Amino acid sequence: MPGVVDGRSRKRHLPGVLREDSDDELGTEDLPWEWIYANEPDTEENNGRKRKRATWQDGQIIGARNGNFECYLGDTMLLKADSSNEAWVGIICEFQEDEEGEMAANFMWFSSPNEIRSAKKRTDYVENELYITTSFDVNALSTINGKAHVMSQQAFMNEFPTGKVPRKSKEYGKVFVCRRGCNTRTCTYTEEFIWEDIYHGREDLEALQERLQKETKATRKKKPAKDESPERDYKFEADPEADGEYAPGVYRTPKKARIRDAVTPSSRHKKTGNKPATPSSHRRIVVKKHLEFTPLATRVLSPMHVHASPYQVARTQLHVASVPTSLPCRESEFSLVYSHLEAAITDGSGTCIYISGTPGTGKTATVREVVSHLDAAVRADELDDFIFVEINGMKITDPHQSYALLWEALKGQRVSPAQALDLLEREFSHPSPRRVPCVVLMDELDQLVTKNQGVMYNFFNWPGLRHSRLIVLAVANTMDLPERTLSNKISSRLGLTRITFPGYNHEQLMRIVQSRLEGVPGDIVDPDAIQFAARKVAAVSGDARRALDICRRAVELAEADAKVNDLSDDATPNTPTKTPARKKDESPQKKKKSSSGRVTIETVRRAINEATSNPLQQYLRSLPFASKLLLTALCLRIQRTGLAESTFGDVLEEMQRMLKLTVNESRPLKLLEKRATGQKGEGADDGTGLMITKGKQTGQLIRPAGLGSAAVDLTGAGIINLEGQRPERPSKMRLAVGDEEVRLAFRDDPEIKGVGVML
Ligand SMILES: Nc1ncnc2c1ncn2[C@@H]1O[C@H](COP(=O)(O)OP(=O)(O)OP(=O)(O)O)[C@@H](O)[C@H]1O
Repeated sequence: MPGVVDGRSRKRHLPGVLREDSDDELGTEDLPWEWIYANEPDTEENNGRKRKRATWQDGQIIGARNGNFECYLGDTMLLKADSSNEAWVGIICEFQEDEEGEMAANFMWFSSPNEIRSAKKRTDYVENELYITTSFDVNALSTINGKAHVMSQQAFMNEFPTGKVPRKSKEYGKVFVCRRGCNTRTCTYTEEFIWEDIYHGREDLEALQERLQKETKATRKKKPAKDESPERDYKFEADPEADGEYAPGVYRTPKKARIRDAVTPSSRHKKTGNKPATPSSHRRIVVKKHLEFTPLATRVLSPMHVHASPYQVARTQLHVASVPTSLPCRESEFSLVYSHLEAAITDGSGTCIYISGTPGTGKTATVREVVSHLDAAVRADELDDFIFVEINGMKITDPHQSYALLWEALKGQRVSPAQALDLLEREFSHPSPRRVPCVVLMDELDQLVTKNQGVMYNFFNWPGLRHSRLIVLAVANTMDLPERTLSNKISSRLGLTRITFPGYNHEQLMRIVQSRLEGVPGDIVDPDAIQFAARKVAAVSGDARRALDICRRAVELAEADAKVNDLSDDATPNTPTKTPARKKDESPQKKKKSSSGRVTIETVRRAINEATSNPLQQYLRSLPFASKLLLTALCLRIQRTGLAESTFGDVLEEMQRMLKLTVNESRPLKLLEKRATGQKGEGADDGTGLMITKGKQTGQLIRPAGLGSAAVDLTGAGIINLEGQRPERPSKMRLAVGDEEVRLAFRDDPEIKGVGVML
């Protein structure tokens, strides 16, 4: 049976106990199981039982037999785990057929202390100790490996005075101590009990369940306070020195992220009694433990921050790598993602949420914020525990590594991608006791899309499997990536929940930048300057990252001005004076001095110019027309498909579409023709390497030529990656620079503007 390790002769390892397999009980032959019914003719084996258990009704399945091995309702069994080295212990509560029609039983599980992930787990456990839990699961009888013997500590010590079961004993690996019950989701325990007093067999099952329910907490979920909102009154501060340290495929927040009290909480921010959720300082892959947070009490201001100038503080807070205090303009998206995740974690169900939006619209930031809040809820005992793992398509070289990363997050084991896939398939399609929900953030999903779309399909499909408890948050730039890559039929079957993040308008970008500047002393940034930057960015993209970058650069420029000022005039104060506060009698020269050192519209203009005149921008602008056309077509292709990788042939087709559209829409085709032909007549080359011929009958442009050499040149310059030495139609092709760089460079290019609909 899939999902069950069938190696009966293999040695297994119980948590804390190395044990031989139970071949002695089940034998080495693979005999079929058969039911034992209550009205079965008396046999030597069941006779006594039948008489003792008068409550059994005729025809009821009371046990199962495998050769000479028999087990009955209420018996405590050893089971084989499918993927790990552990064996499980559970009490048979009911016999039944499972979903696949296999003979199975519903087990009430024991849990070993090792399996309890919560920070609140007890530390006073003894060797071989198990807790009886409130978790049930149906498992096939073929997973039964023998019988377990559970007893009180006293009984155990009487039988094994050394406190250990001798290795040579037949009981080795089969004897356990139980003195408490535990709800493993809420990590709450019952009072200590004597096992022999509370459990003798099947007739005590109900009372045992009642005791567990009464004495442990079933769920942690509490309704969040009404005024709870994603905006809170605390700030995070990334240590710039710690920047840039990333593990492949896995996002890592800056190493020494710290928190400090908000300096000026905005009037909208109401203080709630709740402890703020904070992003992890080492949130890499969290393997069976809590996201790691620095406790509030130990969060300190860095000495750098205390002595920092207003410019330094502003630069740090505007940095895209710093975790913002709040996410203005994303309140509804936050609530949507939060409520979906919270519900899935509480119900123990799987779900897949597909989040799309253009770059810099706060998708990743919002998801991380939600996860931080959920983790805080876990720690405040309001939510059941969960595992979180982040897989970033940009940071793994092969999409199949996602499988290995997920498996590592679930089990803490490193295996190859192929092994991981196999293990995950088994894990999610079979019941298992005590599975903690796992939240997976799949960022930059388009990068993970392989040729056969297997990786994306699996991650979308697994949440729907009954036993997976997998919650996938897939983040991509295009809305219809699933439909494009998986077909409409499959993607509608998957039942994804979709959330779209719209681009920010200039007012929203202003609020975002302003919120990042909250608490910066010295009033060094003109509100007009922020508005100017926000308008410029919103006109092109609605990308918060770009707005923040421009404003940060403007602060750097103002800081440099202030330094020059300081050198030329020692009397100039370190913190620049606010422009309107100038004295009336100041000379024009003085006026100039006091405004330099302050971020004004002019400073922002300089920052924007710089951003558009870096060497890459200059290079892109100076490219021959053929190269520009090819890059434009590649960008359009990426934009349309949402996939980073295309083939040379795909890009040529995209160009055809683009040029036809230009003709149909009477775009400045004249200019294009003129540029292509140099007005020397049809089909002439103007020296750019591009030749455009007209279709004889239609008069439409159908065959741009000279693009092969453009592709080779662009590859040589590191602007694109192209498979193979020479471009063939199937050669794979992708951008090696950001598409926004290309967009920015060609935005005002009169020729490209005519053909590139995106620009
Ligand atoms: N509403 C917001 N408030 C404050 N900062 C924001 C907001 N939205 C985005 N940002 C900041 O903008 C930057 C980009 O955001 P983020 O990475 O979340 O965007 P994204 O939509 O995931 O982009 P991409 O698709 O390129 O990955 C980050 O520094 C983030 O903190």
